[in-house]
Amino acid sequence: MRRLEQQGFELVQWPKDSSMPRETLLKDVRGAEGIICMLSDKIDKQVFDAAGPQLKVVSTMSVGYDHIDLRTAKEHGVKIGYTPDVLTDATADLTVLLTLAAARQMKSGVRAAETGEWREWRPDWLCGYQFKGKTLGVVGMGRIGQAVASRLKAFGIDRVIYWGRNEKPGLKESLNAHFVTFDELTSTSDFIVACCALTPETKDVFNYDAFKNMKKNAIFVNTARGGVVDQDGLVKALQENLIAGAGLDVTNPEPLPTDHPLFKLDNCVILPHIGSATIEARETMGDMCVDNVLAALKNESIPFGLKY
Ligand SMILES: O=CC(=O)O
Repeated sequence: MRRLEQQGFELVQWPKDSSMPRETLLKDVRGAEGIICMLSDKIDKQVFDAAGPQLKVVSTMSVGYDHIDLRTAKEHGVKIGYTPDVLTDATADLTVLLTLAAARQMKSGVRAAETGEWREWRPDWLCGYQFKGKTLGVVGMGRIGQAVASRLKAFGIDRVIYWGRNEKPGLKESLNAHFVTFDELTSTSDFIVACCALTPETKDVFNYDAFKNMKKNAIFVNTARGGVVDQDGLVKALQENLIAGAGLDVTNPEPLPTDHPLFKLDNCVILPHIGSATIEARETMGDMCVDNVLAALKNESIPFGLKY
């Protein structure tokens, strides 16, 4: 706010600690030259039309941009700014946290400690899985997927495989990571992490059949987008113990209603979409958003822009 105000811009803001209601967004966006938005704001044709032809830039405080209608942005000649790289470490750390939490039954353990279910030490109580000698499957081997793989290798992961749009050059050398089919990834991995963008190819890719194809000891972790999982399929797979557990930082919808069946499952740990929530990442993301807006309003090319 300070940086934009110092430049003399008129700021129209939603003052509350919540998303701007849709009607307010459609009203307040009128005449704007730049929009700073969050991943929870749907920036679709209606918003572009409501804003008007002077709109130069939409700057999202996120690395994901599935909430923005890129085709309409292109038609309107609007630049799109986002915040890649700076949240890679934070999100990879949280992915590891969820993988460990799901693999080591953390939800049941915390509850037991807090509620008196914790009795004496028992040799077979709350046993989970360790990483040594295991296979990690990454769906979406971009910046975050690679950072997760290198972290989990330090925990003893032996084989890294990945699936995505294409094989990535250099990953065999840097991470000894191998490009495989989705079917091979789901059927042979012990830990499966989703770090991909939500696209038509990845929507609902983790459905009941995919979970059924996984090993019984598989741990599934999603820090990408809720939309890559068919959630009913995941509930069924966890209820039927087709896989050992899941860790989710993203769901569909968000927030997930507190009476959702996923919350009732001991083998599912859920966090409220906090992958990039470190002070360091969020401060830098905020600055990048402003850098993008300032450049666009000066008709310069934006420093963190999407090429689309
Ligand atoms: O999900 C978080 C982001 O896209 O930045």
